[in-house]
Amino acid sequence: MRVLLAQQVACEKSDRQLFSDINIELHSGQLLYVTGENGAGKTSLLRILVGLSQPAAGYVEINGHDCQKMVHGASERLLYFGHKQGISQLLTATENLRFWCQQHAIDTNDTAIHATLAELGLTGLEDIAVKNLSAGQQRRVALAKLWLKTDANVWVLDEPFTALDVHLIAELESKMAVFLNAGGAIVMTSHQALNIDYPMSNLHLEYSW
Ligand SMILES: Nc1ncnc2c1ncn2[C@@H]1O[C@H](COP(=O)(O)OP(=O)(O)OP(=O)(O)O)[C@@H](O)[C@H]1O
Repeated sequence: MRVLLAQQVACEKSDRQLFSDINIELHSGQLLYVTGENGAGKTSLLRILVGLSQPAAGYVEINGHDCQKMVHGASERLLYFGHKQGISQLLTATENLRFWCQQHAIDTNDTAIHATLAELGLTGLEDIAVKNLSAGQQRRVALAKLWLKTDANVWVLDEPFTALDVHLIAELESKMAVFLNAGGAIVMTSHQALNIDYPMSNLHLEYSW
């Protein structure tokens, strides 16, 4: 099943063309790894793919929905994990995830949220304002979304390993492998090599000025 289609996508920022004629067709169980040096346009591309930015040209759909017409860039079965974590600094981990689950119509409760936070090594930190957690711990709170949204069929992950320790990187890699083997599709970018035993395709963006 095709989950993502991008046709002749172009992006411009401040009169600079970052990329053009990007074509992607991603099916269930496929992994696309987007690479490129700083400023090449990886985040810009991912934001276009999930409908958070408009392309200068081209067309994108996820699960058959035109991404430019999706409310707040969200398709029901899409999970976007961006650079900015979408986590309020003032709320606790539990409050953040409770609110996020409500927004995404995820049927859960604090017990399940606490269990997920425990899986992510955050036992005892559930009810502390996120601003008082370390950078890696804050990242873990945001990553809990991947654990909680079990009905997603496509993950778009922008540098998911940033600030994570080696233990959690390995855990996330194995979570990704399980997701792919179950038919999920992933588009991701990272500056570090991905250590999973799974076939992937690569889209390399060249930095151009
Ligand atoms: N809103 C914006 N207005 C103007 N320029 C922007 C905007 N967003 C991004 N850019 C520029 O677009 C270019 C690509 O940025 P982008 O964040 O997509 O790169 P990236 O490949 O993800 O980089 P990195 O590896 O550093 O995360 C950069 O030169 C950046 O300055």
